[in-house]
Amino acid sequence: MRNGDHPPVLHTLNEDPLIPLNRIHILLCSTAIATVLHRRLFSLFSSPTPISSSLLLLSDLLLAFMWAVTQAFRWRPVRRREHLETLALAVPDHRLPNLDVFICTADPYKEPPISVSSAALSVLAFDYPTDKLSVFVSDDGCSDLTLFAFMEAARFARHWLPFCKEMRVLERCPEVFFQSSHDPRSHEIKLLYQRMKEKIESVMEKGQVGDDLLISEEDHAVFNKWKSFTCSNHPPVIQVLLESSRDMDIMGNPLPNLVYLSREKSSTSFHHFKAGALNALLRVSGVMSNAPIILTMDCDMHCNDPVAPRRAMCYFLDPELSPNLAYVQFPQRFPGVNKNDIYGGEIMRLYQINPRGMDGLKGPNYVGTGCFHSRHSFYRSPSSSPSLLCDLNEQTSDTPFSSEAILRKAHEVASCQYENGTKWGSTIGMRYGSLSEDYHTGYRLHCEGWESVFCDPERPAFFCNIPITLNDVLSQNKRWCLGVLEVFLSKHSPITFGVKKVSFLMGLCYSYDGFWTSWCIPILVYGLLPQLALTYQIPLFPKGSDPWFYLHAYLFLSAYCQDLIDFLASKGTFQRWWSDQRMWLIRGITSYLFGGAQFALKQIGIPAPGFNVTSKVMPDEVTRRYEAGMFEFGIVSPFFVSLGTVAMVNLFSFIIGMANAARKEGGFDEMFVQLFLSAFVVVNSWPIYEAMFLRKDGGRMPRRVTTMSILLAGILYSIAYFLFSE
Ligand SMILES: O=c1ccn([C@@H]2O[C@H](COP(=O)(O)OP(=O)(O)O[C@H]3O[C@H](CO)[C@@H](O)[C@H](O)[C@H]3O)[C@@H](O)[C@H]2O)c(=O)[nH]1
Ligand SMILES: [Mn+2]
Repeated sequence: MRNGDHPPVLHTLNEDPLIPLNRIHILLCSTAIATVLHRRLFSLFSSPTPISSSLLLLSDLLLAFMWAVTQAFRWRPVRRREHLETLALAVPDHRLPNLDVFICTADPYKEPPISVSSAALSVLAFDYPTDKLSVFVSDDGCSDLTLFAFMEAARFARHWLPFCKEMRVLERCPEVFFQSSHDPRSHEIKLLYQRMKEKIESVMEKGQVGDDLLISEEDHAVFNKWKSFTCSNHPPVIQVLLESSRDMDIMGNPLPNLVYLSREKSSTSFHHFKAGALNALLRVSGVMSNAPIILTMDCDMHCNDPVAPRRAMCYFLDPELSPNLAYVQFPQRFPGVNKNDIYGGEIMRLYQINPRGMDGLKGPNYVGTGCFHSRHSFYRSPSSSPSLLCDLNEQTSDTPFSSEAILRKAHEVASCQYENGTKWGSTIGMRYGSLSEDYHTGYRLHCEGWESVFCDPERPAFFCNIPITLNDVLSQNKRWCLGVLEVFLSKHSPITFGVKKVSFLMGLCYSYDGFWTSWCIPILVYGLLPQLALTYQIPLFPKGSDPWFYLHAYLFLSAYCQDLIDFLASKGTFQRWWSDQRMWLIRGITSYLFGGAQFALKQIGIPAPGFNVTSKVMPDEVTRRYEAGMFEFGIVSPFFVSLGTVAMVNLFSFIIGMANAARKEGGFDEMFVQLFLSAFVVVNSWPIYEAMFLRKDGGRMPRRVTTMSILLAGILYSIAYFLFSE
């Protein structure tokens, strides 16, 4: 770095122009909310239907709480820009810090090795000095098929890296590049790629690596060992596939390091899922390359911009920011969502809108992938850390990775027993104790005084896959919901501990994510209670002509409009916003409800399922339906029964309510809010009715689910009869 009074400006920050408006809105809205709550509370005592009034009060309190914590995200949203030209002038390539990349995979059948190795190739081909780059792959499935795919990828890298450099390729994930490139100059390398792909796919089909495919004695020895392994019981496996000091590409330039790791597993010790895998990677890489900067990636994503690491360095190399900087988070982007993003797969709020809000405070939460970390942050608090900047030029040892001493040490730290009696998972490394290890770890780092940065360049840096069936989406969301609740209800809860330890507003932000499950109560209550009451002609809200009505209308409209504005400001479309709000309702009565229930069961000793890896492969038929924008049901799932029941209740109530209102003078006015609510749910439930009664394809709602939903709806009407018949 240049010495002088003015350090080079590597990045800049702008506050969101909407901030003043947001703050005025906070003032107006909180007054309206307080008034509604006050009225609800005082009418409770004179209410003819005390049970429903209490349920509505509880829902409104929860809605008010969630609304209040959300304002923390709106307090100071910012946008940052990196200045790569300045970086290039200020820091020559040979002074860039070393970089370790971690890629996790867990199951060759759910995560096809060809796409996992393609993801790895996209980072091996980073525009970054190759001798400073090491890629470590963790295979929790301990699959010889995955290892084989990586051996092939290592061979292909010798051609791919110089090709990308020479042709200045921007899309460096070969799988994606060859789908779109028709440049005749890429013909030859495309053939090489296809040959590799066929080899890997044939191995997958056979389910084993045939002897004829192995070239050297050494390879034979490696795969022979495998015969006695199972994925839950095996010793550590570490294979150095590329070594920078030894392996050259076809042009004679050094290649990056590439290491395969499958940490030891034993049925007698708990492995902590992805968090455990990342901690093993932290230690093994610590023994080998020990780079000061680490990029964590899932195997279902790839890099779309080769200069992404340089962007992250704009922050890590800023002397003012760097002492407290734990990580630089890039957003996850999902090019595979269908036109209207029917399952809200972009999760705009989680991945784009909210991180910008946190970035103006102490920094975004960690989302598990596409994130550059400082290695120090996993071991110490910022006050006890040596400056990263002094560390960057310190060369790590030159001992080759494959030397006996290094490999021995690496095997030792990848064993099951290694963490026993240490602070791994509590104050060192990825934090254990939550299925959402990313949320938990980022939060705890913030508690220790670390900060983070949100880096969201024009060209998306990382592209990720998304689940494309409704059941997969909801299961994934249920896992997240359970994971964050484990943190929210722990002794380190953001609402009690975080608000003091990090900052008041940051504590609120983390509480919003941590308490997702609470949405299930207002969504269930507002999705059922007014509708059931409507059938029995019991009014629960002010009449349409009552001035109080306007207060409710204002709150509803302003919440929805503000959400829409946030969405459009992040380059979303109206239709995608509609899908997003519908998914929020759907999650409320499925993922959040079941996640919360599972947490409760866990407290009384009934174990919850672990980290169920999302499948990244789907039958063609399912993919086709997804692309056509059709909801995928097809299986008997408790989620669908819950959805079906609410959809049925709303349909019946709307029809009966309309008939009643038409018969009675002033009927519409009296029941306006309840009629509107059921109409709103009916419109949102359209894909469910379609799947129940109109569709014939494999993705339609199974008969059994429809029958159960109608039965349950009947039971609810009977309960409501007693509730409302005084
Ligand atoms: O025992 C396990 C389970 C999973 N994984 C890996 O973890 C990653 C994420 O798994 P996935 O099934 O794709 O889950 P998602 O719900 O899509 O992941 C999101 O949510 C996780 C937390 O629940 C975060 O860790 C991820 O970064 C985030 O993308 C994948 O690379 C897996 O291979 C392991 O390494 N070991
Ligand atoms: Mn994933």
